[in-house]
Amino acid sequence: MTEIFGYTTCRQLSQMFLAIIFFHGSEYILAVAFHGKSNVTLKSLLISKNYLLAMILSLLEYFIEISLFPALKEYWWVTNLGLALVLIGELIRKIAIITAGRAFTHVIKIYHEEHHKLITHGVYSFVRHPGYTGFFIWSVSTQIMLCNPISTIAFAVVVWSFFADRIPYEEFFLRQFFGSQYEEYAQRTPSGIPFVK
Ligand SMILES: C[S@@+](CC[C@H](N)C(=O)[O-])C[C@H]1O[C@@H](n2cnc3c(N)ncnc32)[C@H](O)[C@@H]1O
Repeated sequence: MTEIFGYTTCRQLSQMFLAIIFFHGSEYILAVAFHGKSNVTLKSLLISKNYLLAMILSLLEYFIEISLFPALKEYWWVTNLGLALVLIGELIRKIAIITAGRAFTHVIKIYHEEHHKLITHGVYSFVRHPGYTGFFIWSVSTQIMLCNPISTIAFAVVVWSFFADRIPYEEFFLRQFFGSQYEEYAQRTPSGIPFVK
């Protein structure tokens, strides 16, 4: 019981909550900055029911493990590695949002708008979906930071399959909007999600 209220829990959980608050708060602020407050809904906080459920289950895993196997949470190099990756994932995602500007919408566009230009510079010249790369790294790393082995694997599988479905759907419309320009871009640039073409 003492472990639950000890230094390890305080540090790991406060890092986790700060990471979550910063991630969602900055998503919302950037959406307002690029699209204007009247065009942004609370959806831009990116908090879905499934996401909440995943986070609650990961906390459940954390509390069960710290009660039954407290030594599992004492691998500080794992926590520190997770924290470093959380910061890297956050940075990649935010650089992507700032680079794409108005082209970066939380809801996938299915109609072409005049102002929507294809972005291929900056971080988009390295991977086609840097925003998703950043989120993938960020979300899995929150679980590495908590030394949660089950949720680390579960988050990797669930987030990977979410993007493996979403990327072809998003690119179907990008190909319609930008035709051969997108085709050439896709030929020379990897998706940014492992094993997704
Ligand atoms: C949530 S954003 C994600 C953007 C991108 N998939 C990423 O991970 O950085 C989705 C919107 O970005 C737009 N989009 C994606 N790639 C783009 C690109 N290279 N240039 C312009 N718009 C893009 C899509 O049309 C979609 O409406």
